[in-house]
Amino acid sequence: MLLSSVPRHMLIRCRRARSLSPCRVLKTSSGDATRSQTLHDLELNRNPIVSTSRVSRKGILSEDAMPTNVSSHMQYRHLTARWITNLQGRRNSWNALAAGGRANNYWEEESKGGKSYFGGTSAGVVSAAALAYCLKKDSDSKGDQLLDASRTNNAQEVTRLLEEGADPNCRHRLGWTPLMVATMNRQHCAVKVLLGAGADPNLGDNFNSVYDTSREKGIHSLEVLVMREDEFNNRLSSRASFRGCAALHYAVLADDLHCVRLLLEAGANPLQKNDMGHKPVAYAKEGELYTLLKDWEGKFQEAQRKREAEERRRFPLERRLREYIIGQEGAINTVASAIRRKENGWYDEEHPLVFLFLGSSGIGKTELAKQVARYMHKDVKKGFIRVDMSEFQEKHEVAKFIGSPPGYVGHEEGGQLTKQLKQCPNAVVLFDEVDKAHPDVLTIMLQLFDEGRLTDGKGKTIECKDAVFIMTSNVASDEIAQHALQLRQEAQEQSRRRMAENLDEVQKSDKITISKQFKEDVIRPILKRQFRRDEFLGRINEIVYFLPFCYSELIQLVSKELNFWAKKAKQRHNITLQWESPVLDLLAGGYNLHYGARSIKHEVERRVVNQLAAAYEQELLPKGCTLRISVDGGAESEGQEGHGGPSLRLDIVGADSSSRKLDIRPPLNPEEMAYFH
Ligand SMILES: Nc1ncnc2c1ncn2[C@@H]1O[C@H](COP(=O)(O)OP(=O)(O)OP(=O)(O)O)[C@@H](O)[C@H]1O
Repeated sequence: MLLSSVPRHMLIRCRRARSLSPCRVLKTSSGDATRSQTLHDLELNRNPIVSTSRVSRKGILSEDAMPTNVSSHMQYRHLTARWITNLQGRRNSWNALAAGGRANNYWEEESKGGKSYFGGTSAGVVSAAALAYCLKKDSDSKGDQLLDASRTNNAQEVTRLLEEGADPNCRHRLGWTPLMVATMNRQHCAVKVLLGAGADPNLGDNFNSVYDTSREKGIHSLEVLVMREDEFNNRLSSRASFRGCAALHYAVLADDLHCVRLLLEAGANPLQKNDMGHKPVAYAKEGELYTLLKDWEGKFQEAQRKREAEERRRFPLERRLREYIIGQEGAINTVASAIRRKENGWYDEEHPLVFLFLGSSGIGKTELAKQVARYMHKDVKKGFIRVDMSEFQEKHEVAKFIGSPPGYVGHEEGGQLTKQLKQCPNAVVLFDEVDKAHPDVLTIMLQLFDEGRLTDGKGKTIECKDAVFIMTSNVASDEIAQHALQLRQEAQEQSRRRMAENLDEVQKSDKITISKQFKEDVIRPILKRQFRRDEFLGRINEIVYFLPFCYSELIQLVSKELNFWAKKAKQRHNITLQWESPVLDLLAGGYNLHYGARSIKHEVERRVVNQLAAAYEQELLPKGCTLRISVDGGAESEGQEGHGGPSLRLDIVGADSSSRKLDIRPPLNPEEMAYFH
């Protein structure tokens, strides 16, 4: 009955011809397999991208997008029941809304006066509104209105909404932005207004394929499909993934030269790849649009190169690395100089860059490699490959490295290194504990360093001349440490004096350089013995020495660690943590040459964090309190830390600066955890 009061055009809209409208789904589920197959074929063919796109044929719309063992008939059949339940749910909420309206006398005729508040027409309007509400539950926010106006090229409405504070970069709940909608629908006026209001042309779509988005969001796939077709565009395939597509990808898919120009002029990046790894040009047909994109790619690359060079001048790599790495000045300078040579074209492009990082455990070898990768690949995960060479100690494990040849177990899996290098041939590759690798693995690495390419078990060659290879080893670490300690003895004395005077000067102190003679007379023979071949050592561009931390660096490491926990205390428990400088001294005393910075981390956890956790458990820490850590030399503190020497105590500091010592009850036996001592 209520349906009869819904205006006809609303119903038509709801039921308009769509591949998977409710009626159609119900029909296909009736068992007519031929018809559902036809629907499937239609689905593939009706999309213009199928016939025009250069890439989509191969990738986006490959048959893989749909599980081959499930026919569309079966799929729709499976969806039908859920669709009906969904529809029923919508009807119910619509009825409830209508009933609510009735209860409030919004459209009931007034029996007494014989007058109608709204009459039949009004009831129809409200019912229609209810239906629209049920179908587009979230459409009343400014963002949704903006998305809608962008799709329909209502520039006036777009302007009004933006002026009223709508975010030009807002997203539909399935992931796209107003600019993407406008470009895909060739709505030039809306595109101009949005770009003028600061819409970012380089944002990527969060929408995956219909089925994947449905899974991710927990929404019925038909609902996702309907939303994508209604609220984005109905010309795109439901099977293809669009994640990472920027407005420029959509403008190219829409074959809209004018819009492509608008976007490029507004700063759209023609080199930006979507999650399938395709740049916009990959979707362009040969012709003017293709040439335009190619031209802009060149221009953009040049501008990007200039920007990066400028950035490097302003904020050199050494400075960036020092933000994360304490000390290790020599290592930072050596690595940064080599990277600079590479970035500026002053290197042998036939060979990749190869480093050997030497030094004891926990002093920043891995950390430096990670930071180099982060610098070169801007946080991209694929840009850092880590291979633990202790997994390749046996001859037969070579196969794990590059993949087994045909006919051998694991041939299909591919090799650990080759698989990852294929994904990012210019990655920073860390070969951890290279001295543990079998000589046959070293032979493969030599080929890799020498030729800048690697052939995997399947016979496929990966060119990786642009990669950076970093090997780490603890070989000769004792000799390096002893030598450094010797050189440092005097400098340390000086540093201690400076520390007492001025903490700020810590960073500049204690610079020592490993002598050339030591490298030639001591280190080289050890390396030769270990790797047994001169040509392997000859292919290493730089041997980088990591030295044990000096006193001032230890103080910085302790500060860094305490700051880390202070931040956590604030974030998790709203507790402010303060400490006095003797605390740094005491904790730095926990340094163990064999464990490096890890021993400092452990010392802070053992002596500070354990106490904090116990105090918290015993409910001694009021919310929002300030805690001060200080050194307590008194014998009464022995019970807490059990050293007999100076220990750390925790005081609660009041608003009037008064303090009260926390009485943390045992059991707290740090000795049990003191495996570093
Ligand atoms: N120089 C340093 N500056 C700041 N943090 C450091 C430094 N050295 C080590 N660390 C920290 O100590 C931990 C271990 O460091 P890293 O993994 O770099 O050690 P490593 O030298 O590679 O040792 P290993 O040979 O045992 O792998 C990391 O959490 C790292 O952040």
